Amino acid sequence: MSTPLIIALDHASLATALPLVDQLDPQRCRLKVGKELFVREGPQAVAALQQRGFEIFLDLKFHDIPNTVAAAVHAAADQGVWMVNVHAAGGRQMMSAARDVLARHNLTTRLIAVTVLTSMDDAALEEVGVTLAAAVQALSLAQLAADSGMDGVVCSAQEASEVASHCGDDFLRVTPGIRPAFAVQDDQRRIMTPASAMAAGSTHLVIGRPITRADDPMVALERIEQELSGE
Ligand SMILES: O=C(O)c1cc(=O)[nH]c(=O)n1[C@@H]1O[C@H](COP(=O)(O)O)[C@@H](O)[C@H]1O
Repeated sequence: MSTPLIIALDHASLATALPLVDQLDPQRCRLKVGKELFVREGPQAVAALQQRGFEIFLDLKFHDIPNTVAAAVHAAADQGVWMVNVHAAGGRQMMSAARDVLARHNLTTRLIAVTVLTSMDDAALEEVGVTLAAAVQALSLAQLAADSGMDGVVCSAQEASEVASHCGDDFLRVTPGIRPAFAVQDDQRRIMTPASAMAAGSTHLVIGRPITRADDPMVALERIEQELSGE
C-alpha cells in the first residue's frame, strides 16, 4: 500500500470510532489505535478494525525496562499489527530487546521509536532537563534508534529530512503534528501541513483531530488527499 496516511482514531470507544471507520477505504489509509481506545476496548478494537481490512499502527509508546518492553512489543506483534512504537529515550538496551524479540519470533511488525513528542518545544524540553534544541535532540535519538535496529522513528516533519540524511532513506519517518491550513494547532507545537511534510521527507503522516474533529471528516480527508496529490 503506497498511501502515507495514518488516521489517529483517538476516540473514547469503538462505537464512536466506527461511523468514521466505516466510511474509510483501507486502500487509502491506515489506522492508528492509541492509548484511549486501547485502554477502553483492548485488543478487540484492533481485531475489529483488522477485520474491516485496515492495517493498524498500535501506538502505545512503550517506555520501561528492556524485559517489560520486549514482552509488550511481542504481545502487540502477536495481534498482527502493522506497526508498534516505543520511546527512544528508553535507550539502546530497551530498543534492542524489543527488536530481538520480534526477530526471534519472525514477526514482521514494524518497530519504530518516538524521538521528541511533537507537542514539545525547546522550552518544554528544558523543563525536563534537556537543554538541546528539540530538533537536535530528535536527531540524536533518531541516530540511537537506527543504531538499535529500529525500522524508523516518530518525529516532527520539521526533522524528517535531517533524519533521512543521517539514518538513510529506508528508515521510516512517521510524522504527527500535521496541520492542514484549515485546521487549528491544538496542543501540537512542531507542526507542518500535509504537503510540506511529504516534501520535507516524511514517509508517513499521522493525522487525528483535523479529520476526526472536523465538521465533516470525509470532506477534511478529501481536502488533505487533494493537497497531497497536488490538485
Ligand atoms: O506516536 C505518535 O503517534 C505521536 C507522537 C508524537 O510525537 N506526537 C503525536 O501527536 N503523536 C500522536 O499522533 C496523533 C496526533 O493527533 P492530532 O494532533 O489530533 O493530529 C495523536 O494520536 C498522538 O498521540
